[in-house]
Amino acid sequence: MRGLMHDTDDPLTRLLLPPPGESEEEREERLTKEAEAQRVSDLIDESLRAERAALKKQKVMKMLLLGQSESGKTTTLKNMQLTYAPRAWEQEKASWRAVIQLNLVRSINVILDALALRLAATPASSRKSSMSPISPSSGRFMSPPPSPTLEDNPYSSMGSIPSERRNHLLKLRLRLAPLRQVEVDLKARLGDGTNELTELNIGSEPLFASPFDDAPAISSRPSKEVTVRSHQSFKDKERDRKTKNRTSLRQTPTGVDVDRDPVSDVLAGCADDMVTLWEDSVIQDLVDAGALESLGDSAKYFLRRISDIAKRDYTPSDVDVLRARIRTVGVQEYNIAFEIRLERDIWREWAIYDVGGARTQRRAWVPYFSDVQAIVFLAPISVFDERLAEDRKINRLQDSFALWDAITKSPLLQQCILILFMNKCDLLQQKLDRGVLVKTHLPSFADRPNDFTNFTKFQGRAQLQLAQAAVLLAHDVCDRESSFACLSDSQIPLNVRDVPGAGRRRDGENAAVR
Ligand SMILES: Nc1nc2c(ncn2[C@@H]2O[C@H](COP(=O)(O)OP(=O)(O)OP(=O)(O)O)[C@@H](O)[C@H]2O)c(=O)[nH]1
Ligand SMILES: [Mg+2]
Repeated sequence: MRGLMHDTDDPLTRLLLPPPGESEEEREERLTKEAEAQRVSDLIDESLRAERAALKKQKVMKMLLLGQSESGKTTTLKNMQLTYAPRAWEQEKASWRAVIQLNLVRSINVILDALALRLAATPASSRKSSMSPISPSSGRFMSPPPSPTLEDNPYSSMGSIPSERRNHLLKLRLRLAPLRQVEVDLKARLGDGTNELTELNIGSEPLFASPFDDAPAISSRPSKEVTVRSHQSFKDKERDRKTKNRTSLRQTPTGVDVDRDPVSDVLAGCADDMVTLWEDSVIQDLVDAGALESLGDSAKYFLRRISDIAKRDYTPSDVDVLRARIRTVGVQEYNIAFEIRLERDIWREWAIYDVGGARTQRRAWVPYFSDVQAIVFLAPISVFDERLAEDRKINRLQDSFALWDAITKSPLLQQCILILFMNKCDLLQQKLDRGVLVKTHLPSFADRPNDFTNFTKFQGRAQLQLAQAAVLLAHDVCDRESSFACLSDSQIPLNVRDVPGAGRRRDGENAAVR
């Protein structure tokens, strides 16, 4: 019977033993060969490691969000963060508080400016007041500016306001005067994006209809804005501010810790007056007459939430953050790591580039066009009767079409998956319900029925004539229910290749616009 195996009986050990009778020279040669084999093996390991890293890198989906200013790019990005990286979203939410406060304060100040005009439009006999007007920009008392002539004043046909009402409104205006300084402070805190571009404040910044345009001759100096890359977004600034203020945290009656913030104190002090102003029928008439038009699509939403936003311990809700508006300046990169389980382990990480969409910004997009796998182009469907804020001569739908055309024809972007995201359907529906006639602004719509389905098909088809792409419709990107359904139905963030018809289809129509 065999006893315990001797070491040298083991086939492996035997293999590794030097050959019997090996000379010193042979030993030397064998060791050199072994070292060489080890070197080659290490090289192979290294190249395998690099291959694995490259493979991992490929799993980062690079996506660009493109479209004109206020088309909803940042809102779409926020919606994706909320849906697919909820823990990161929760951590980031608080940094939107100041933006939401600014959105509200700015709306109130615009209303106060409109009110000043409305009061000036009232016949002189009822205009005896002991109060001096307040400068819109400084918030300090000043000598009365020249009243606009009746022809200049958009509210000149609105009739007079009884003197008791006038006095009440003037007192409200006076009590809300501190909000002028709050606006200035919040803007300074949050940076460039807080100033919406207008023809007046744009100065001689060059405007580019497409990122591939040559510099127009209107300005010889380089654009301030296109060279900006916003490394430190307002969110980083807010986080830094919070860290600095951590020592002065205090408890509110509801037990929530809030940092000592003079802005919140002023807002809490003005809350009741803001609600009274907003609910006044004179103000509602001004709003109906377009007083808030310059403020974009979320102003009314925040004015309806004054009581919550003006609380000292206000924490933004998901929808508040989705509705918050701050202009994107430059190009900002966001990395979203999926926190949800995916059916297939592909593209767990997304690098999403959110760009500033104004005509001053478009040249800054080009460096980001290389190496990108997908483009989501935001084409708001409600803008057929609107003009660009930065260039009032240009219709917004015309601008959006021209931009889409340039993007889809660019040789740089031929390999990208292209997704056309038609959003703001809620705003289109509201316009049609108000009786706005599409053909007045878009004669080519001709005598088609002036309804949602017909216009959506019309615009979708027109865009797809320029280039084929997957088309998605979003009722309202800010509405959690509808837009969530839209995004998850389409599965864009899960795997864009799964979207029926995604990519450059040149051979058929998409169901959404058939
Ligand atoms: N009602 C409605 N509002 C929307 C929708 N999508 C975006 N908005 C609002 O439109 C405004 C502009 O949206 P943003 O996402 O900031 O636009 P943007 O394309 O990032 O604009 P820039 O940063 O200037 O290029 C915000 O107030 C949004 O809340 C939508 O589908 N419906
Ligand atoms: Mg943006």
